[in-house]
Parts: sequence; C-alpha cells; structure tokens
Amino acid sequence: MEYSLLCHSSLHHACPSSSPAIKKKLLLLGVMFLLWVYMLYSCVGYCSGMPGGLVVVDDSRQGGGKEGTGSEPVVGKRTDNSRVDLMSRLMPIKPQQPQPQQQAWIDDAEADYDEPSVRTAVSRDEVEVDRTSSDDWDGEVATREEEQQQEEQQHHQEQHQHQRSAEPSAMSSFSNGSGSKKLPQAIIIGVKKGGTRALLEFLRVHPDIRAVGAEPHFFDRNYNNGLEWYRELMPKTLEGQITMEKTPSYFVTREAPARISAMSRDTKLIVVVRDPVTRAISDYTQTLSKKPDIPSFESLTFKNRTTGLIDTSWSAIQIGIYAKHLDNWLQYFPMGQILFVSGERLITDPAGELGRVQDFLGLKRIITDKHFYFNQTKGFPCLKKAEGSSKPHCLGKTKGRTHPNINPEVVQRLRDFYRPFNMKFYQMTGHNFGWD
Ligand SMILES: Nc1ncnc2c1ncn2[C@@H]1O[C@H](COP(=O)(O)OS(=O)(=O)O)[C@@H](OP(=O)(O)O)[C@H]1O
Repeated sequence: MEYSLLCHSSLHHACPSSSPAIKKKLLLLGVMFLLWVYMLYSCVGYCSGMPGGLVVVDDSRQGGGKEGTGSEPVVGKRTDNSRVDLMSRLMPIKPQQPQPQQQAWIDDAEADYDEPSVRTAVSRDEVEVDRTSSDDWDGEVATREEEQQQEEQQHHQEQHQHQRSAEPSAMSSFSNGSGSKKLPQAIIIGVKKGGTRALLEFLRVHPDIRAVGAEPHFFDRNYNNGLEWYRELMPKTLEGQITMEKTPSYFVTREAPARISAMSRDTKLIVVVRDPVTRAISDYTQTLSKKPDIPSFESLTFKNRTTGLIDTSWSAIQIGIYAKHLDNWLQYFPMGQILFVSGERLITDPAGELGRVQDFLGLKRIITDKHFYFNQTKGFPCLKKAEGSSKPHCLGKTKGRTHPNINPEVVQRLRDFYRPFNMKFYQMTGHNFGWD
C-alpha cells in the first residue's frame, strides 16, 4: 500500500526498476511483523498460565480455595482485559506483599492459629481467673498453634497441587479476579474444642461457601482494626455465595454479640457444643500436650478439694457454662438466628449435622453422607475429597487427641456441677443434647 502511494508521488522515476525487489522486501517485512505480533500474542497466553498463580495462593491462604484457579491456561476464555493488560503481563510478576498492618495480622493469626485465647475470653467475662496458670499456658500454646498453622498450609498446598494438575475444564469455572470480598454472613462463634475446625472444613466442601482458614479473632482481639480490615481478610465470593469464618472464643467474649450485631443484625451464628465435661478435658489435654508439668486436671478443677468446691474461674470449666454465655447473645440476637450443632453428632453422624447447617444457611443440601468415610486409624469421620482436592482428608493430629484418664469421682463431681446449667441450656435452645 505504502509502496504504490510512493510510486504515484513526484519520485515516480525511482519506482519501475526497483519495484519487484522492494515489493519482496516489504512483503517479507510484513510477514515478519505479523509473525512477531503472533508470537507476542501467544506469549501473553502462555505467561498468564504461569506463576500468576502466586496471587491464587495468597487468596486461598485466606480461605479462598476453589476460587484460586488463576493458572487456567485456556486462552479462548481470556477476555479483552488480557490484551489491554498486555504490557503488564509481559513484565516479571511480583508476588503481592501484604501491607504492614495486614502482615501484623498474619503474624498474629499464625501465632494464634486455631487456638482461641482463653485468657482473653475469661478476663472479658470479668470472672476471677487463676492468672498465673492461664498466662503461662497461653504462652506455651503458641508452639502447638504453629503446628496447626502448618497443618492448614499443608492442606492448602495439597489443594493447589491438585488444582495445577487439574484439567482446564475443571479450572475454568473460577476466575482469579472474579467476585468481591464481603463481610461474613455466617460465623462459627464457638465453642472452643467443640469441633469447630471439623465443621468449617466440612462446610468448605460446599460450592456456595467460602471461608477464611485462620481464625481472625476480630470481635475479640482485633476489633480496633476496623471492619474494612476484617473484610480484607475474607476470600472473594460470587453472587449467592456465603462468606464464613470461625473463631471459637467469640462465644465467651462479652463484647462479641454487640459487635457482631453492629456489623449486621442478620449475621447467622453457629455454635458447636460438646459435653462440657469432655470439652474441659479436651481443653486441658491441649495445654498438657505442650506443658506436661502443669498441675493435674483434678487439682485445677477444685478451689478446695476437701469441700469439693469447683473453680469456675478456670477457663476450662468456665467455657462449659453454656447457658450463661448464651444469655449474653440473646440480648442481641433472636434464638432463630443461632444454630446449635452437636459436637458429638458431628462425629457419629457428620452428614446429618451438616444437613441441618446447610438448611440453616439456606443452601441446597450438597454435602451428604457420600462425602464422608470413617477412618479407623484416626477414629473420626474424614472427607473423601477435601475442598479443591481429589484426595481423602482427615483433620490433623492435634484434633482427636487421646485424653488422660481423669479420676471418675472428679468427673462425676463435674457432671453434677454442670447438670443444672445443661438443663437450662436445653430449655433455652429447645434441644436435649443428652450429656446427662
Ligand atoms: N472429624 C473430626 N476429626 C477430628 N476431630 C474432630 C472431628 N470432629 C470433631 N472433632 C473434635 O474436634 C475437637 C477439636 O475442636 P475444635 O476444632 O473446635 O478445637 S479448637 O477450639 O479449634 O482448638 C477434637 O477434640 P479432641 O478429641 O479433644 O482433640 C475432636 O474431638
């Protein structure tokens, strides 16, 4: 085109003799240009299938999971944005660094992962506490918390390995950039050692649930960081998906109900409750696993062994007085907005309990008995396929520990102690959990 224009110009005399050679050269140049454009275009598709997944890993660290399939190599599915963003895609991809404030949270969450702070919970309840032992124990628990963080990381690594090797069609339904972060519409607020991790991991199998993996502790420890900070922790969700988190210490935190209600009066609350005596022993076992030289369960239970007076200031005992804590929640939320899951049934009939939870959340019953199998070695139900994985998945070794033998007389004394509170709790919830 350019050539023929030139030939019609005043330099017309230069054209006839050089015409075929120049024509050839221009044609060659044109072909090379087209080739270059093609290669550039192909590279964009290729690069976008490469470590862009780093962002995905970040997302799912916060519980995104299924959403994290940004490594999808299906060029045909790319939108115009890919081309508009062509230059940035050709630049080296830098992993996103957390903001200083966010980093502080991550550090904190890693230290506290999966372990609600008894000290915080109890002191907020303004109950007399055996502060010496509580302080010492909380410090010790940190090491075990790191173990749990590793468990969660390992779980996610497995998921991502699977996602990377998954077929493109399986990966195409979720785009890395799609959806938005929302405040949770449902929260597992307790109770510590009730089975909260099992419930969250099981719920994450549901395609309409997205949950943050670590415990945010927003409504007890991190409230001053503000709601925007909290929202940033959440995984992205699409229209119709429910955002969730679990922090078991909320149930015993005096300020939590008012704070959650201030965020949204419509928040759905889930409490996994377990026989308070077994729960107390489980709580003690957790501490004992990291500090073997703590006093015996029996001696911590009593204020005065001779009189048989129970030490209700010990957090392991205090947390199990469910009726008292529930009373605080009912000042802000109607009973219909709180679902009580039986920690015992979550083990003997996980699909049954999950059915109730899905109904409560207004979701289709997708998680059924087909999702579970009983692992004889673990002694607990496990998932046939964890979220985003094709492999069976049991909870880690810190869930389902062997409890120490406790003097049966002490256990009986505790049963007697809890009975009236349990009766009140059954009455309030309209549900007999069968602990007595
Ligand atoms: N499927 C499955 N696998 C393993 N463990 C299970 C399961 N379902 C419920 N549980 C029980 O969960 C107990 C731990 O409760 P939490 O996850 O709420 O503990 S924590 O408060 O987050 O530390 C844990 O308590 P311990 O047995 O005392 O370790 C388990 O009994």
